[in-house]
Amino acid sequence: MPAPAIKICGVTTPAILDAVIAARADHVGFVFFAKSPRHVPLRDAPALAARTEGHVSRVGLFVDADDAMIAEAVAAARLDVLQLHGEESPERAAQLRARHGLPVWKAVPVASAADVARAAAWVGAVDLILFDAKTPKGTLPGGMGLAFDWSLLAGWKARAPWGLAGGLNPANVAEAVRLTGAPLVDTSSGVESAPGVKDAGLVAAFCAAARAA
Ligand SMILES: O=C(O)c1ccccc1NCC(=O)[C@H](O)[C@H](O)COP(=O)(O)O
Repeated sequence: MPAPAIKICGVTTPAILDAVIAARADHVGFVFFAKSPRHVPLRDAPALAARTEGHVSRVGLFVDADDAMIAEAVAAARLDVLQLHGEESPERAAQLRARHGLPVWKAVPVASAADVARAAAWVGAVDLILFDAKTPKGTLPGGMGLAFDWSLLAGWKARAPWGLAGGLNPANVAEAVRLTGAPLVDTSSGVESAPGVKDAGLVAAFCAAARAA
């Protein structure tokens, strides 16, 4: 089985971006959602984007954002991918893909087999389906360090490119890849010392563990 692609989400500082690049991650996630402790203000995005050139793809994460917000972030961060993490519909995803000419990824919250089955609605509308843990009502829709029961993915017939997120960290990512065969793994709080504070050592350990799976 080839090593999974790796996405480190919620990067906000040049120092951690450099650590992500040094660890040879494939994708870096910039969160454009003001309620997140990992929110990247638009004014910070150009400098972060400039550091990534030729090293790692830039994924912009949005939660039910409007057209203007997404367009500003695409320009400021020179995004390569749009990741939708809210209640967006397949039609909205397809519209954004056409408007920006960028791949669109959709996070699908999972707590049951029915949630995994619902991912079928996204096949064709998006370029990658990211299975993530369903979070409690009233909390952030992601980045909570919660894992779901990975055995639920046994029913997923991989009819579209997909990835695994939710509670992944250096200690469990290898097992997660072995059990699910995930072609992409995504982490945020699993490589942090506190909410929103990434740790370069944990980023390196996560990437090494994912590749060794
Ligand atoms: O990271 C956030 O703060 C965030 C806020 C709102 C929506 C999504 C968010 N993160 C999404 C991610 O891509 C995370 O990597 C994914 O949910 C996994 O998070 P974690 O369980 O903390 O590894």
